[in-house]
Amino acid sequence: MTSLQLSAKEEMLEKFLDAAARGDLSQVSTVLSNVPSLLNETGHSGWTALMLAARNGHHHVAEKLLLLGCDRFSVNSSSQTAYDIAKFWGHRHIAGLLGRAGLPGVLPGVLPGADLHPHENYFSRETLDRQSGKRTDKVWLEAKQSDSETVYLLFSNLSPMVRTQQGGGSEAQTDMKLCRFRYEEVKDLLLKPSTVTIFLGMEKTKNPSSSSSSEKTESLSEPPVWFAINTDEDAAALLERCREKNCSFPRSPNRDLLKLSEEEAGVVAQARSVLAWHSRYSFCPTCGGATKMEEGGYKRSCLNSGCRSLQGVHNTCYPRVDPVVIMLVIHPDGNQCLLGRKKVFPVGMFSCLAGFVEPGETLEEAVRRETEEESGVKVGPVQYVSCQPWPMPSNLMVGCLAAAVSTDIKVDGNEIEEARWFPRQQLIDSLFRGDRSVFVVPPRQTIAHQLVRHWICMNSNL
Ligand SMILES: NC(=O)c1ccc[n+]([C@@H]2O[C@H](COP(=O)([O-])OP(=O)(O)OC[C@H]3O[C@@H](n4cnc5c(N)ncnc54)[C@H](O)[C@@H]3O)[C@@H](O)[C@H]2O)c1
Ligand SMILES: [Mg+2]
Ligand SMILES: [Mg+2]
Ligand SMILES: [Mg+2]
Ligand SMILES: [Zn+2]
Repeated sequence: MTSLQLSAKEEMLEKFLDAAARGDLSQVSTVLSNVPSLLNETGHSGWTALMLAARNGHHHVAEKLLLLGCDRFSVNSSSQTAYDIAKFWGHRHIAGLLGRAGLPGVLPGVLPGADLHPHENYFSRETLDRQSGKRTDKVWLEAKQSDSETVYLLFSNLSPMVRTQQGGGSEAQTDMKLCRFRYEEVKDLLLKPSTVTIFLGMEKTKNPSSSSSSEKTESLSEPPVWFAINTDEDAAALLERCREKNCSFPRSPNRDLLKLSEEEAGVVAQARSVLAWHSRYSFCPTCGGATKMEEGGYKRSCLNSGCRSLQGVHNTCYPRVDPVVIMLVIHPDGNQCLLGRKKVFPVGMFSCLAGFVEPGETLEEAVRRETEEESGVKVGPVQYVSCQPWPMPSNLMVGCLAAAVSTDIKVDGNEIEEARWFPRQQLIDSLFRGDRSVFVVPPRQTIAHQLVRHWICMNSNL
């Protein structure tokens, strides 16, 4: 290319970028139809046309550029995407456009997992109204157990019965749904002493009942309630009870339960944790005596009348939850974060560091202690982001951002085999461009993934 041709192209590029910055859609379209290669080019400023349209709030130009397949993930010299820029300048309609889960024919959105609400994590959706006040109402609970509208979920070895379906789309995308049973189909199981039955709650009403209905019809039309039962019956025989095909009890909850919808995952988080508690606390932790289940499955009381656990309130009588801090540690330069690898992780996977909160410790202290134990990095300020129930068996993952005050890495070599600082751009490539060449982060259903995504989408450089 001669210098004359080069400068002609450069001139064309500046004209094109100027049109995008001014919101001149017709000029943008004309230039691109003549020289399509300009679509993702950057000018003197290091900004693409999409970034300039995002900066100046030109929605129609941004939309056109996206439809033509421009790269929405490229970054300027401050590592800002067009999405960051639109968000910073308050052009929410453009940020929404750039964050959307995909326009026809273009790349997936900058925010994968857009089916989750902001700050909501997988396993955290409250699909049912827990109706905890009803747990002590034995008469009501018994009546609901035999109600023909009641929904039962069946668990074997703490795994729910599910139906798997091959998704309609490309590749083997599986769609997993909980198998739902009626009273008549499980009433024999309910009578067995080894069966554990938990009251999960009542379906939430979509439309609050209309004022015209009388009190009587309102109580008759109460939404269905749900129970979960765990049984030690033979799993193959249990599967035969189901009217549907392709049913199973998934063997690997850590992996398989992530295929449920957000709604069903929320119910499973509740059911599995409570059932797991019963399976581990069959005897009284205070005296070792036999216990009985009460309050719809939310309490176990010792049958030994002399037991100390019957005097006052004892946490051993109620389902346990173990808090775990999980943190994305940010480098003092603000542009890198610390991820580590456990030996058991699949090849190439790196994730946030995490650890159990110890007795007498604040969340902030747990973040500092676990980070230093596992990576040698010292942490200063800690900020809470969001949390996630993790029913394997009953953790509450408390997600935080943590600011590092030192940078040297020295892994413990026991729990964590490798830890590294990853530049923001590498995370963008891995998460949003599907580049698996350097490393992969855990799937979107994990809070580790959501913390990384949260940090990427923050205007960390503005
Ligand atoms: N959802 C996610 O994104 C995500 C990510 C990472 C970890 N997790 C979960 O968090 C849990 C804790 O993380 P970690 O393994 O890094 O913790 P960790 O760093 O504290 O180390 C785990 C070890 O701590 C000990 N320990 C202390 N208290 C414990 C308790 N209450 N229960 C069990 N073990 C206890 C055990 O020896 C265990 O092997 C994991 O088991 C995992 O299930 C979830
Ligand atoms: Mg850990
Ligand atoms: Mg640890
Ligand atoms: Mg620990
Ligand atoms: Zn006891």
